Amino acid sequence: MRHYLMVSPAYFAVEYSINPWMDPGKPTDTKLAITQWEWLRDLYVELGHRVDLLDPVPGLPDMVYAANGATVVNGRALVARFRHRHRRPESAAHLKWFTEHGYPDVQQAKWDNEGEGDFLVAGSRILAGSGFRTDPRAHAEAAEFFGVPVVGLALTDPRYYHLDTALTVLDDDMIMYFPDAFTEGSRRRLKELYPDAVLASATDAAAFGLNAVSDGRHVILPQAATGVIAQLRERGFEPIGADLSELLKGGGSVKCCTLELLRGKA
Ligand SMILES: NC(=[NH2+])NCCC[C@H](N)C(=O)O
Repeated sequence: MRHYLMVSPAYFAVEYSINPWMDPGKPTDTKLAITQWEWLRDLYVELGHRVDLLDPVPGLPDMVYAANGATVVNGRALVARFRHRHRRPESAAHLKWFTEHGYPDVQQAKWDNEGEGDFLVAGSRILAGSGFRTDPRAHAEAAEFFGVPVVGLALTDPRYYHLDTALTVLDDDMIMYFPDAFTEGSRRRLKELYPDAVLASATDAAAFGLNAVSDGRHVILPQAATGVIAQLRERGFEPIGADLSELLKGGGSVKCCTLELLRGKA
């Protein structure tokens, strides 16, 4: 069973632009966003996982991307510090939630880090992105707070501004990623650590195919990412296609909406 935290898109809209996918001139449909998000929430429950909810806050339209609010490893919660002022107030809501829900070790981060947007737990290590949102100094802060080795990975393409838009952890030892989103040094590192990784095409990456959630068996990802869906099936995973078209307008999909609190055997 996995344990996730989600935030309803009740106040979702694209009111500013802090990534290349966001166009405030394009209309959004909050009702449809809610329907699509409820489908994802219900799917997790059907798969046997637990979903907790954090109340959305009016005036914080990006709060639906719950993954960015914190990173949780072994019950310790490091609350994000957002790069852009528009999202900074989300931290207070996460800090309050973790404190009220009995997490004994909750810390507000000192350096900019956007939670599980850039910190992805992979077995006994954390893969950590930088380049657009998370300050590389936050990597050392996380290593110290969690007592877990952190592997820094540098992102280069503004469309893939968070690690979770370019890389998915499939299980403790397996990942999938889009190599072109990384610097050459980081690509080399990934190849060394994961020689058998699933590699995504530019088309799948642009469909947000790497913004996926895996419970070790099922992989929930945008249905348009047909290339990786086929590869995952060949590897014995069970891909489940999602339609979160409204949330794509804010530059996020499945993983962005899902903050993982506890990893257990699926
Ligand atoms: N985990 C993610 N990649 N979340 C997506 C965040 C989207 C949000 N509009 C932002 O730019 O911050």
